[in-house]
Amino acid sequence: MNQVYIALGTNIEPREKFLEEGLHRLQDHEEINVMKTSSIYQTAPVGYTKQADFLNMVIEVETTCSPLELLDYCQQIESELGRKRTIRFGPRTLDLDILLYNQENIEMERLTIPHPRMHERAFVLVPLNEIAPHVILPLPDGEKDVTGAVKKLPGKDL
Ligand SMILES: Nc1nc2nc(S)n(CCO)c2c(=O)[nH]1
Repeated sequence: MNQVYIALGTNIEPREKFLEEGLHRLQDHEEINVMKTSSIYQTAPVGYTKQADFLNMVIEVETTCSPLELLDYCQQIESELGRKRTIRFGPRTLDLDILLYNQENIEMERLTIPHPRMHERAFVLVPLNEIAPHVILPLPDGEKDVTGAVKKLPGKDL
């Protein structure tokens, strides 16, 4: 069994519905069990800033999927929920980013784990720390600290 952390992000309405649907589709996979879910955070866009605020969260799953099988399924969910890759870093219905896969370092053409930008993204680190404060990230050499305003979205968790 593999322990995997996945970041979810959306900034196209209905944002909470896209998060919920992405979670449900992951849980519906017979080889994926959603074990923990963070709170939902409203976050200012980082990188391409001329777009709506995001809702972000991080989940822990247990899975027998390989990294690439999991990536394929995440991309299938993104596509089914209408992900259009028009503007790179632009608005999206739902992003599913694999952050960590056990404690493995994975370097493939389609997949790098730990996620190469996670250490500079407060919208990832804050929800990840909420559900997995024990996780230690290998910082790339010479990297600086995190960026981005993050505030917890009040109300129900998913
Ligand atoms: N706050 C915030 N900014 C972002 N910029 C990009 S690109 N993304 C998409 C990351 O996969 C986000 C995001 O999810 N949240």
